[in-house]
Amino acid sequence: MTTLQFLLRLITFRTGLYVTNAVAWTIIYLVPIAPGLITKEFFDSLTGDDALELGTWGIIALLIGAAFGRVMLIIMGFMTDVHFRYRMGMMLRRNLLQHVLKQPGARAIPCSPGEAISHFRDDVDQTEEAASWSVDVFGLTCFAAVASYILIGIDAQMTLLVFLPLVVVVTVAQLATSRLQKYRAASREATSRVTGAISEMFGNVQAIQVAGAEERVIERFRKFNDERRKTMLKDKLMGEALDSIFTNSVNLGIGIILLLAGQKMQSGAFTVGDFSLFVYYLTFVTTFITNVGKFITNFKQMSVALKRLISLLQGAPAKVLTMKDALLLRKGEMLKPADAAARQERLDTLSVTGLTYRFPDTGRGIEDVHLQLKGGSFTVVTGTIGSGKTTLVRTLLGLLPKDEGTIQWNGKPVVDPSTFFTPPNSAYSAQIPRMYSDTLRNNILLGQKGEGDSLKQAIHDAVMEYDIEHLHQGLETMIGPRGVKLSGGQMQRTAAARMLVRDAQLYVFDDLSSALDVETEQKLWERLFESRGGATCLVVSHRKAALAHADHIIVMKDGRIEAEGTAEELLRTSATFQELWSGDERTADDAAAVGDQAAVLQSKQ
Ligand SMILES: Nc1ncnc2c1ncn2[C@@H]1O[C@H](COP(=O)(O)OP(=O)(O)OP(=O)(O)O)[C@@H](O)[C@H]1O
Repeated sequence: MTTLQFLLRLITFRTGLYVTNAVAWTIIYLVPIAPGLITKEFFDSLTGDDALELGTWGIIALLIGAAFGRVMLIIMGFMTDVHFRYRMGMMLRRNLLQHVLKQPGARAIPCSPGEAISHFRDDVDQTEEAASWSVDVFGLTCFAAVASYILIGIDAQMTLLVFLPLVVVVTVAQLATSRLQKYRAASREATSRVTGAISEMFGNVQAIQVAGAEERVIERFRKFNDERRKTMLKDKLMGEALDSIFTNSVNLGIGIILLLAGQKMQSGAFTVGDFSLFVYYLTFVTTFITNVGKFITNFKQMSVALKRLISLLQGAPAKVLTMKDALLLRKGEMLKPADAAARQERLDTLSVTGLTYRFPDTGRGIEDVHLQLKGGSFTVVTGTIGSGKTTLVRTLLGLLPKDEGTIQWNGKPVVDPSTFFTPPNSAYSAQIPRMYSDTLRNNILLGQKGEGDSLKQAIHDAVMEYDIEHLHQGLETMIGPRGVKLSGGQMQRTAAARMLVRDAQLYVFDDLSSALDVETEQKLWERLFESRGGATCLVVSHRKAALAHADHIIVMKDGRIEAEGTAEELLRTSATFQELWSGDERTADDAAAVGDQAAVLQSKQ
């Protein structure tokens, strides 16, 4: 999409509003035509050349009336401009946000959150700016057309000199285009890097302190700031230099007119009123010329903003930015029609065939995974570090976009896993839980209504009751970035409670228990087994407490399923499983649990 096409699509987003805004500002810019003529009349009346004979007070009253009318129109003009500008900005931000939310979780944005904020803020602002200036240029062009018609009627040669600077401005702006774009792109990029570095530093305070990396981090931040200073200076200097060329070329024109007018007035070909009219219109012609220059500058800068906004789309067509759709955030609204039908069905079998996902940068991931989960079963995915366990569950749930493979819910293909695998179909707790700056209650509920007994039950199942008793404000304790920091285990159990408070047919746990002690983990699985009813569980874990409960175990190696079966079968047949099992056995903490797990295993036989 070219910048001009982008601008036209923005204008037609609310054509009515744009036209209203353009009409309002065109009238505002045309109004000064009247006081110019009135002023000419006033001066001509002093020399006896006036045509209308309104008298001094009549002329003053007309001037005041015209000024008052213009003030009222400007107030209205600002109202239409604000409406147009902010609606357009809102549409762009909404479409970007919608696109980001539709992307699979792990692919949401291609840059750091700080850089994304800079795209959402600065690039959208820049776009608003250019579209808004187009209205001014249209209004001022109308003024220039009417004014030049009147002025040519008085003196064609002088009129030419008034408009000559316009040619200079347009030529200079065109010549400076590529340089201006280059400087603007560099300054925006540098600003993004600074914003990104700030968000990284705030997000990793502890890691920086622990690694004693304060000085290096500050040095890196200083380097980014230095680069930003240099690029911003170039960008600003270029902008200001162009502005000064625009303004001074106009001043030059004024000087020439003054010299010429003096001679013509002496010869009597030019009245004092004509002179006042030229001088009066010159102020507005100056504004016209400067604003045409500003619009050209803004338009060029908008093309940089457009490129950066498109980068957030990660390959999606640019027209996504200017779509007129409503923002569909509720899960029901986002579901594909085919998925909506399957969503009502109780889970009998979940089949995965040939599921493949390779990370574009490393080529690693999962390859040709086949698996089947029976409704009500408890399946554990295990394997060595980096074998693809997390990638498998994330691809299954649509958090990563599968390269190949099909997923079937009761034999029906799931069209869009990312919207399908949400409550009430499925609930998921990630390996690294995210906490928000809010109360513990709100972190668990995340907006879920009608908490009632389900919250109590979820807290109990997640073995959280003891922790809540010891938090000074219980469930109302503020946690997350601005509240009490929870331990790794508490965070994992909060994430488990968040998942369990949602009614779902399939619960997916990604390494939920890695930060739990054996006793707590044991309790968690036992409670889950007591209360989960017919729910199906898919659990990533290498801990015996989970493996011992499993109906079915999948052993991953190098992105593929290496073996599967029950713990007992795998202990006999899979060397990888034996290693994982004995590796867990070797940990001192687990020593006590081994007996329990063996007992569980025996009781299952
Ligand atoms: N964001 C990523 N970009 C590129 N490669 C990745 C990314 N995440 C994981 N990988 C690679 O994909 C492979 C599978 O990783 P994955 O996280 O699924 O393994 P895992 O079995 O869950 O590991 P762990 O037990 O450490 O959680 C690994 O080789 C890893 O290096």
